[in-house]
Amino acid sequence: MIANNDFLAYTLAYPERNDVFDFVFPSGHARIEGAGILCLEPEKQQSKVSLVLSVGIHGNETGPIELVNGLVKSILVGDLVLGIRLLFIIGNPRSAVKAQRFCDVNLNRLFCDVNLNRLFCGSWQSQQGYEIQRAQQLESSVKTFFEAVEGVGAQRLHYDLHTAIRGSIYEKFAVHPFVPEETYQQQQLAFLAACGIEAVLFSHQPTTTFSYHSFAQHSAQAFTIELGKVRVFGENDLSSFALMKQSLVVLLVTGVLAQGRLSALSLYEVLDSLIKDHDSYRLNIADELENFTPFKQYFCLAESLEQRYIVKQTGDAIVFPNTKLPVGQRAGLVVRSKPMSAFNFQ
Ligand SMILES: O=C(O)CCC(=O)N[C@@H](CCC(=O)O)C(=O)O
Ligand SMILES: [Zn+2]
Repeated sequence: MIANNDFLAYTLAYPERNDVFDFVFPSGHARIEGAGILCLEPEKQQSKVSLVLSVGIHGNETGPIELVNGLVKSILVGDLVLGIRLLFIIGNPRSAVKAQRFCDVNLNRLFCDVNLNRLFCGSWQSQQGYEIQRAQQLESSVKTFFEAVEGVGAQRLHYDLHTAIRGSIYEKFAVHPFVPEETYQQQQLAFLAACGIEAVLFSHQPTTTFSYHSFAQHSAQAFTIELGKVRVFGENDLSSFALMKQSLVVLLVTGVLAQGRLSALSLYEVLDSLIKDHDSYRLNIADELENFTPFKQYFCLAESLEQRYIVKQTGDAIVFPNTKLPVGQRAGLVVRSKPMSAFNFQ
């Protein structure tokens, strides 16, 4: 059993324990499938709704870990009656213990930073290290989970919860996976609005993130969701997640996606992915500049010995700026506001 029904405490105490074991809780049965991986099935009936809630893919993003762990604890003690299938994943237990974004942080340059959220869709294959094994293990658990229920009415959902390194003009925002046919699910966006999400970025290309993997490989409705700024365990203001919590409770208990007003969302298309192309690469912005800060046309946003990035249109903004990463990785996204009327919804 898990002491005090606290799966987070259990995972942090045994971050390497990959034993599988089953147990029951008041409204269903559970299986620990490996470190930080807990699958919960409701007792009453086979639910057609399969929800993956992943947190802590980056070990220092603790707010969402505390939020979802609290919900799972409520289910395990019997305060919430689970009505759907749930796979709860604490993504990177080893780095959560170290309070770090990744495990192998600049260990002499043999291993450079390995970002777990760039290793999905099979990208782990040509590399080595803890995060590589972890990406493989998480892909395998998600596959088993989603493939257990198929057929008419089956609904696959994956919300991968993060917090951002910087402050943001929109504190809570989501990244929508790249959809080639450019038709989007109104029900999902309305759910995001009900969760208190303020802005959505529509990706312009496939990626190797965890949420994109669930979307592309398992046809799940899947999003990366940013819930505020990175803080250490115990220092998160959980009240700022109230709407997210409320919408997740409804989903976990009834299988219904709460619906907020679409007009509450600001929508952005991703124009460009900034790639660090050289050790000399730099962004011409202040350290404290917030996500979604807009620039004027012709501003030289990024430069290196190899290239420059000039802002194409006044109002284009940056999200996730970060140059403390290896050459070849994403140093930010350039986004442009787009009216709701420019999108096709179904
Ligand atoms: O604040 C930052 O720079 C990073 C926060 C974070 O981890 N974001 C995710 C977004 C993933 C996506 O684009 O879907 C990431 O960078 O992995
Ligand atoms: Zn993250």
